[in-house]
This record gives sequence, C-alpha cells and structure tokens, in this order.
Amino acid sequence: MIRFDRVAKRYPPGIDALSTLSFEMAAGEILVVSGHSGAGKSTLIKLIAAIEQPTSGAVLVGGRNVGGLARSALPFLRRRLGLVLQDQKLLFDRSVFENVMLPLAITGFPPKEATQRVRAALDKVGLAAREKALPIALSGGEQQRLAIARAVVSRPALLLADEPTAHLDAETATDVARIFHEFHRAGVTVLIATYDGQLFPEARTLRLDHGHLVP
Ligand SMILES: Nc1ncnc2c1ncn2[C@@H]1O[C@H](COP(=O)(O)OP(=O)(O)OP(=O)(O)O)[C@@H](O)[C@H]1O
Repeated sequence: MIRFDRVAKRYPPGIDALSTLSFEMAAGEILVVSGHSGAGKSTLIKLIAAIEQPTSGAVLVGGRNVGGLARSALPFLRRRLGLVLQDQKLLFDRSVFENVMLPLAITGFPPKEATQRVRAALDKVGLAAREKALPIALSGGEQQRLAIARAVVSRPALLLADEPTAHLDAETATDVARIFHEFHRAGVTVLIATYDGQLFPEARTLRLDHGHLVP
C-alpha cells in the first residue's frame, strides 16, 4: 500500500526533516510512526498525502509514485485517503453534520446517499446524537472524533492521522485510539503519527529520530 524508497526531505534553508528513509506498509496494516518532536512524523504523513514533495527518493501509494504527481492527479489520490491533520480545520459556523458532509458535497455525491454516509460516519465515532451541534459546543475529544468522521466519510482505503490524541486526557485519548483500531479491524489501512505509541497496542511501530529510522 505504501512504500518509501530512500526518501529524503529537506526544507529551506537546509533543514533535513527525513534522511534516506525506506519502509513498506502492507494493505490492511495498522502502523504507528513515533518519535520526538521534530523527528519527521508530520513530514512523513505530508509526503504520503502529496502535501509536500520529497527532495529525493520515491514515495509510492497504491503503486503510484505520488512525489511527482501532477496537480490534476491529486484528487484521485486524496479520494483514497482519509486525513486527520493536527490542524483539523473544522468549520465552526457549520453544524457537525455539515462538517462531515463537506467532502461528499465537494465531489458532487448524490444527496440521499451522502446523508446516509454522513450518519453512518457519525455513528461510527459516537457522534450520531450531536449532528445538529456546532463544533464549538463539542469537547476536545468530540472535535477529534468529528475530524475522524469527516476523514472516513469518503470510505478511504487508507487513513492517516497526525497526533490524533494530542491535548486529550488519558481516557479520551484511549477512546479515540479505539476508534482507529475499529477502522483497522474493518479493513482500513491505518497510519498514525504519535508520540504515544502505547495507545495503539495492535500496531507495528516505526521509530524516527531526527529523520532517521531507529533500527
Ligand atoms: N514547512 C517547513 N519549513 C521548514 N522546516 C520545517 C517545515 N516543516 C517541518 N520543518 C522542520 O522539519 C523537521 C521535522 O518536522 P516534523 O513536523 O515533520 O516533525 P514531527 O516529528 O512531526 O514533530 P511534531 O511532533 O513536533 O509535530 C523539524 O525540524 C521542523 O522544524
């Protein structure tokens, strides 16, 4: 599903975020990428989502090299990806339901089926009863669950999450981690960048240290 082949990423003015990183992740796997702040975890996720381009090496997602992907090919990739980024970018003037509907509305999904999918996604993250609420009325854990619902509403084969349990208390973090495990058990390939790998006991762990894989 994912292959990094000697991938390096250097940001201007010369910060090496990742150095000759190689690893593979099979379809259906759950993988945790752990490491200290600045180790390169977010960069790894951004390269998979083609938000950033590698300086050298190849990033393959589903057999396609996404490093040199033309802008016109990005929607094809993004449709297969569910992204939960650190900055969730929830729409605070729209309801919970509308936030989750947005990715489907953008792709012109038929409204009736879209409504069913939104309700199914909200149900999976335990927010079915809150669909009319505004995000501001939700707790931090609920906002994170809303971001997950929005990421999975397109039923992606691959779910990527960057520090999805940051800023949550231990009980809420465990609850959010359980949701990722449930998607994994339902067949979704799940990759999570987190400093707290212990929350994901079912996952294989890749450890990064200053952009290098720790053997
Ligand atoms: N857009 C950017 N421009 C310049 N440097 C960047 C940029 N993004 C990240 N970096 C640098 O690259 C290195 C890796 O950052 P990255 O965000 O990938 O690490 P991280 O492990 O996700 O850290 P954190 O857990 O703090 O989010 C850091 O030194 C960071 O300062």
